Amino acid sequence: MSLITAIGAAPSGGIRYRNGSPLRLSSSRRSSSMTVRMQHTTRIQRLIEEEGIVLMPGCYDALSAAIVQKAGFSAGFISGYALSASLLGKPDFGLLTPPEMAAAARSVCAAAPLIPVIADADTGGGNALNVQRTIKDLIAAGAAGCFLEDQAWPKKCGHMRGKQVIPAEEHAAKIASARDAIGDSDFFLVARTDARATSAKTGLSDAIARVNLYMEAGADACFVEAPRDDDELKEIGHKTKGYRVCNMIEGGVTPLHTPEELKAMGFHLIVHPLTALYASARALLDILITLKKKGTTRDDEDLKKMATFEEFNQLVSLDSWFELEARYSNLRNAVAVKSR
Ligand SMILES: C[C@@](O)(CC(=O)O)C(=O)O
Ligand SMILES: [Mg+2]
Repeated sequence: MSLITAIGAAPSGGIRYRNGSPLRLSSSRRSSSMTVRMQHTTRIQRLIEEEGIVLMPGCYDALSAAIVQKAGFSAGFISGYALSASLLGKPDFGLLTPPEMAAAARSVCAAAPLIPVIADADTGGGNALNVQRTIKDLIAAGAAGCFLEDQAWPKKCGHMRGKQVIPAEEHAAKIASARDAIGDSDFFLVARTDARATSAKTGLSDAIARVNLYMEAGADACFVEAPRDDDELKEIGHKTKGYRVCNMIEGGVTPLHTPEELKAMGFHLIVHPLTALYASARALLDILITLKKKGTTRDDEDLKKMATFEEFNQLVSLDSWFELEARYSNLRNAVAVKSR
């Protein structure tokens, strides 16, 4: 199939071709006589090249993003599942909208400015045209990339039952449209398929064929959602093109693995989308049930379950705000003395 604007992505961030011909770049980015040049690598590509495999925990608001950065991770992911839970108190059932994700991306990226953050664009908010607005909003919010999946709307979490996918060609066109919207921006496009779940017999081979088509359409990485076992993980690692994403959901259908194990199977980016959400839900449940029962948290065993006043203030860099406050109040005093 010759896609309208098919761009073959090279795993090492190398040369891209459009319609099988060398990609022409705008004059400002083209060197003297060249019509082909190295594509500028994105922050995410550079991380993958440096680290071999990148582990990205999910976050869902500014605080959880700041904690991901503080914990030393080199990248983060804004999970649609987790944002739907934290913002709406609802399941990952197609209820979250792209503007809500873009708004979250803005505060998440501001709260974790030292690391690139990939956002979950779900199905992109509609057709190939809606995808362009969604992508541009995420770029404006500071996101370093997104996942774009081929589920039919309303979508569901990839590890839930009852999913449906749109025709592969339709999603390939959405990927090509996303690539056009990205233009020269530093933005990493992950094409996801949920086709594995559509048939026990042919689901995996269909999913592999789909992501390879999406790679031709211009994605930087592929993501076959919800493989069932290690044989399937290995098959994906062998048969798909480009960078590969693997999703580790506690309690999901895919066995959990370490980065080293997944790297050996051919993966480059691992997302742990729900670890922070599930851990905080558990912690909140435990301590609030205790508070309800006892009416107080003054016992040591309960205090140990919480961050201390000091620890929390450090987490939100309280000292730097005191410093700023002092600086401007000194300045105000100096101006007042001068103008007397
Ligand atoms: C990764 C995910 O899309 C969950 C999923 O569908 O597996 C998310 O929203 O975190
Ligand atoms: Mg999602």
